Amino acid sequence: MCGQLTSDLESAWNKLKGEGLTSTFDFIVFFLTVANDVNSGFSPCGLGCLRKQVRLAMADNGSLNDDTKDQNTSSLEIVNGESSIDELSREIQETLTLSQRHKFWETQPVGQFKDLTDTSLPEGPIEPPTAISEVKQEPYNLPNLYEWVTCDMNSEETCAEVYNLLSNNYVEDDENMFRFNYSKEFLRWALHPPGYYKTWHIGVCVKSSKKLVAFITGIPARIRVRTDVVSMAEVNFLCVHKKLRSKRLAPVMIKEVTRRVHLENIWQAAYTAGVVLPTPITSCQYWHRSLNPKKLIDVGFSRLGPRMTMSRTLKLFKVPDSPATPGFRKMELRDVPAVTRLLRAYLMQFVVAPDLDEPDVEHWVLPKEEVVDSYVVESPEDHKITDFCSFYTLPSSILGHPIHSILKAAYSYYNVSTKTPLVQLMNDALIVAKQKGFDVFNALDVMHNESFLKELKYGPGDGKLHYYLYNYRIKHILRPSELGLVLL
Ligand SMILES: CCCCCCCCCCCCCC(=O)SCCNC(=O)CCNC(=O)[C@H](O)C(C)(C)COP(=O)(O)OP(=O)(O)OC[C@H]1O[C@@H](n2cnc3c(N)ncnc32)[C@H](O)[C@@H]1OP(=O)(O)O
Repeated sequence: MCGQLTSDLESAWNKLKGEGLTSTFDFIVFFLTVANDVNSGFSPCGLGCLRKQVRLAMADNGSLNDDTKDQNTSSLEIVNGESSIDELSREIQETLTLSQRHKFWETQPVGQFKDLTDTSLPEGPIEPPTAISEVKQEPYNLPNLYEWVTCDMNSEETCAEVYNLLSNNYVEDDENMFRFNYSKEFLRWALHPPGYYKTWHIGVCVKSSKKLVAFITGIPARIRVRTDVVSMAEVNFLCVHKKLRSKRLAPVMIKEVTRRVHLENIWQAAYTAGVVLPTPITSCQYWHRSLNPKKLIDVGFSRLGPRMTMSRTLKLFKVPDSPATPGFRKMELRDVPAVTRLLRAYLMQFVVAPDLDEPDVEHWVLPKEEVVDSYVVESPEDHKITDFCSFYTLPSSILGHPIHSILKAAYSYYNVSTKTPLVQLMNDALIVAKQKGFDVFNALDVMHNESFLKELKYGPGDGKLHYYLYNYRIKHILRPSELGLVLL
């Protein structure tokens, strides 16, 4: 029966399996990709086979719990070939709804799993804005021992408290070996773009001791979705102290940041998370390029490949001493107009991307020591800026290692090539990152990144990053390459 699957379907399925199905969301993406791509002539036997495969994979992946397994044995079993993509879609969604409840997120204006294939729902805002006077004027209630604080990140003391909270409690990998260690300078940069609101840098502290125990932030941004440029908040740095987890504090914090964003007459937001929530607009994968393979192996970030020795590994990942592209140099203030033009033109091709003007570019990409690095290619002939690449610095703490405590990681940011091939530009980025002492260069498979990842010896990581919009519906799940947005 599988022989009747279209070759597209089979290869999509095999690719997904080869890459390791990691979440329920993978099934949805797989299914919807297939549903979008396969035309109405899709064979019913193929559908039966797809149905079986999806069911088996969901069971393997633990996406069906004991209650839902029984109910779905009957509805997802292979039937006589009368089913349609729509029926199958409904069945998968029912399964997902039964197995994954989101008490908080189900109450929010975000795309819900059950709406995923309802193409009658329009793209755009889910709820209309209300009058500012109707926005709740007082903060949400917190449990009695705690109070809200607004964090002034210009204050050295406050910035240090936020840094300490995050460096001890923020995002870790699945095995709890590494934890993001955003520097104070980075946090100030990330939270102070043009037009930022201090009131969107929100802390929760213990009333009696004033100890900071939770944090969430928003910053303003213009994000274009297709042709619609929307004022949004980018929400980030949601963190609850480890000792206060699972007490439903996060939903209160999200509601409070939402309220404060509404007070500025902004009704949409963009955010990313490592967890699957209703409902990603796309799901991206991290790729890692070793620059200091010995250290990466010593600390357990990577493993020696099969049939590889350390000396062969060192040779494999060695990069030249200096960039190859004539005219490749650090970006300067005078480059802001040219880089803005390059970036604006480049980002137009993606479905979702920031709408950046010169002040934004000056803030976000002008080099800042130990925070963001940007390079341009200036044509030696006519001195025009033809290409641009950038990365930001985000170290991770290495947890419980006797020798190493910090992993120095560069993250690919925005890159534009009009003359230098992208792969050459990104090789030069690796070279300067190596010169600066980075251990690893990370990149998501967004924008055109897929075109250089394999060639430049990046390997796929196991982390996924899901992108979300709040109060804005997108009809189809995007491919990562349709996304032109990097959130910090
Ligand atoms: C218009 C303006 C709108 C502005 C707002 C736009 C939305 C912004 C949204 C925020 C964007 C943040 C972007 C980033 O910063 S992503 C980085 C998130 N931070 C970390 O991963 C750091 C380590 N973890 C923690 O500090 C805690 O585990 C957090 C704080 C994450 C949850 O705390 P805790 O573990 O103690 O849980 P709870 O009992 O309080 O609450 C449980 C509820 O919270 C939902 N949950 C869990 N993790 C996330 C998550 N990463 N995004 C959104 N929701 C999340 C969860 O599904 C459940 O809801 P539901 O499943 O029952 O429904």
